[in-house]
Amino acid sequence: MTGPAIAAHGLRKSYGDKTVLDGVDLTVAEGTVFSLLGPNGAGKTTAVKILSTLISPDPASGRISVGGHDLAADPQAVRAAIGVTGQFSAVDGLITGAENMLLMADLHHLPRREGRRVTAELLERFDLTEAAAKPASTYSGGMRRRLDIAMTLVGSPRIIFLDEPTTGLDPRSRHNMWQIIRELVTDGVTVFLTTQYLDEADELADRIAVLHNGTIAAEGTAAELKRLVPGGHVRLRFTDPAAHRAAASALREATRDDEALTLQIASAGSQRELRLLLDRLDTAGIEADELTVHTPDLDDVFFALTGPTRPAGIPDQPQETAR
Ligand SMILES: Nc1ncnc2c1ncn2[C@@H]1O[C@H](COP(=O)(O)OP(=O)(O)OP(=O)(O)O)[C@@H](O)[C@H]1O
Repeated sequence: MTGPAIAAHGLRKSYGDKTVLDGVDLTVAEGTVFSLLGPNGAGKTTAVKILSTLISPDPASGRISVGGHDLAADPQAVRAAIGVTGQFSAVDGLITGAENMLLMADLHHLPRREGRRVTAELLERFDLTEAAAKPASTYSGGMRRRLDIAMTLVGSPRIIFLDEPTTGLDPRSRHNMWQIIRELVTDGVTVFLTTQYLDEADELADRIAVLHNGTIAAEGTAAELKRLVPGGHVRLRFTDPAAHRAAASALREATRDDEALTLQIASAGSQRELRLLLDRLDTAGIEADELTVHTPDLDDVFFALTGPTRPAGIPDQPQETAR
């Protein structure tokens, strides 16, 4: 395949008069993790369903290609190149994990012996060998998700759509899933990941697109997105209003909040900057009750971009007020 694994231009989808996707452009390079990030109801699942041929985009959409195949002209070829797991899980709870896998092997027309080999290998890889003979309904949430991904891999897809793969999982299972996703990418698979979790996108994604109001509000690497919001700051909190007032006059550049009795000073949080700040407070004979250092993270980006009062373009207000 030459070109990107996924390229969508002007993706549109409406239900009645509700516009869910309003001209979304997506480009995902082969062998990378692309994360579509958005709050509940933003349209992430809708995008996955369109790109995986489960539903049709609106006719006004531009060209969409997945795995080098035109989605409209050759949906069969797209289906052969992809795997989808997520909210619409393919796991059948009434049969065992191994039976679910063998069913998948049959669907992919693998010869019996090959099907059994691939099944055993994948069950082993996803730490499901012990549970293989038990009905899938007895599996924990994490085991079920692992089985779901293992089933998807039976067909050796080059592109995998993971729709909120860790929603509802406990922290250990989430980290297991992250490890599985990293291994997939090491094997050259392209992963299209939707998530509501900023740390997940930060941890895994090569590129992140933030979906908001039907369009991509921002796209880039985690580092690029973090640069969109104002830098970090140090926050000083006081319990004594007089100390707060004195500190405010000693630190004239600080933004003060007289109700919360806090001062906020722009700072990258380096040791040198902190020492200078503490020296200035010492010289003025002021002691803060609490000092916290805040560096921008994806949360800040997310809230700044998807907050109700976002101005057009890149937000220019401090992240605290953007929430
Ligand atoms: N078949 C449908 N008919 C009408 N509205 C729909 C349909 N499918 C989705 N929607 C609406 O489209 C919007 C986007 O839904 P979608 O499931 O894509 O969001 P999401 O970002 O995946 O959110 P979540 O994290 O809650 O799954 C929602 O407001 C949803 O109610």
